[in-house]
Amino acid sequence: MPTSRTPRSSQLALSALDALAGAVLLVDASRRVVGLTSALEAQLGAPVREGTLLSEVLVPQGGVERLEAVLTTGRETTARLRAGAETQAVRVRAVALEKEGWALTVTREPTARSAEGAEVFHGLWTQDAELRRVFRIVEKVARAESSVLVRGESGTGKENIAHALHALSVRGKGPFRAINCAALPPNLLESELFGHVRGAFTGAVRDSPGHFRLAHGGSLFLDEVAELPLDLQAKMLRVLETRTVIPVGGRAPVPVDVRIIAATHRALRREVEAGRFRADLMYRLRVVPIFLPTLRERRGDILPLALRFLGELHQRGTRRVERIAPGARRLLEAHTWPGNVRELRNVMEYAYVIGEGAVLREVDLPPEFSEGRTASSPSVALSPTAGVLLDEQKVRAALARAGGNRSEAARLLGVSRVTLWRRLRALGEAGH
Ligand SMILES: Nc1ncnc2c1ncn2[C@@H]1O[C@H](COP(=O)(O)OP(=O)(O)OP(=O)(O)O)[C@@H](O)[C@H]1O
Repeated sequence: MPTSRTPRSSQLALSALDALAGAVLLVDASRRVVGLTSALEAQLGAPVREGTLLSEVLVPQGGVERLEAVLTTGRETTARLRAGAETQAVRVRAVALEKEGWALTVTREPTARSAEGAEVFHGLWTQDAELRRVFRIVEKVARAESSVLVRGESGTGKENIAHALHALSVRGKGPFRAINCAALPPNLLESELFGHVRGAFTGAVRDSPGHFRLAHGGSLFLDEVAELPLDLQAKMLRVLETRTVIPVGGRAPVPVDVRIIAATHRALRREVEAGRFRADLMYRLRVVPIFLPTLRERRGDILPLALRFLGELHQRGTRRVERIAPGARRLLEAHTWPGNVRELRNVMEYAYVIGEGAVLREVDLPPEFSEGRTASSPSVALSPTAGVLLDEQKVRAALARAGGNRSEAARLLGVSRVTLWRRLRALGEAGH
């Protein structure tokens, strides 16, 4: 814990420990913290004051009473590391120091990682360094009350991240509500968000609390927040500023204590420039922006994720796929994955059902993989214009194959109905 009072030699010793051993905690003979490396501070997400009792930071398996055994035996033990309101599973080992006190090395419990360099974080699997960096940011930000805006394409795991932000926060035991701002017409959206009083409109036969009040004491996830109409943006801003909601048809403001987590696939700044989104609301929502990488930006995840999904399918079905043929692998790796991980899971389900035997072959993949249009050449795959054209072709092909049924077309494309609706709207064909 390098502070202005820490002598220079101790600061140097701590940074050496940081470089050599990572997360280390130093305690004196009275079992009080005298220092910690910045790696441990990062893991905790907050500084620990000098003089804090070791028992307030670390609880070994078997309870605080076992602390002495940890210090005296020097054996590696599993323990819970206290990080704010959260605790983390860790392995800890103590080394007695020559003059007095101990140095404790703290490593995360390996069960959280499924393979070397891979990690499962609140349902999201990855071995990509960038996405794992995002997970660490999420852990830190969750503990603060800051407003978070998650930006990522459809199917990149925005909702999982919102859940993680809630679960890891002090509000974790409170309610989590999610609402998709793109899925409802404006008048319905307003009453879904803010509630309504009986008689506010035809059909309002009783009072309804709305998502804000239902999320009281917890978090509210506003998915596709860029689609919020301008008049609702003004109302939303008022709610965030006054921390009260006025239900549709009501007069009295009702106090609400809710943390907002917003998400969008759009660049909100560009929406502001185009006059479609209020700058003041953007600043309110976007205190901490979090960017989720697309699946095509982390191609190393494609095949391991595909195998994981095949494993899950095997749990439910009878076919056991042991490997993916080289041709199919190449196609999967070259695909642009506009629907990201959701699309990959759907493609695997398709191939699992269509094919037979232990090998997943090229011909088992959905038709768009054999149509030669799905960017088998990476240069085409990575061109944004090509991506847009491809989307339109794919949307039309999927709709045709689904006989015009949008739910089925969305399933074939591996995107949510809302995403398909958005694409159709961009093509001027969303209907009403
Ligand atoms: N890295 C990942 N590992 C495992 N599953 C994933 C991963 N990323 C996404 N998923 C799964 O893909 C599906 C889509 O994720 P999610 O709904 O969070 O995406 P989204 O970004 O909110 O998309 P949309 O905006 O279309 O709703 C979920 O079932 C999620 O669990």
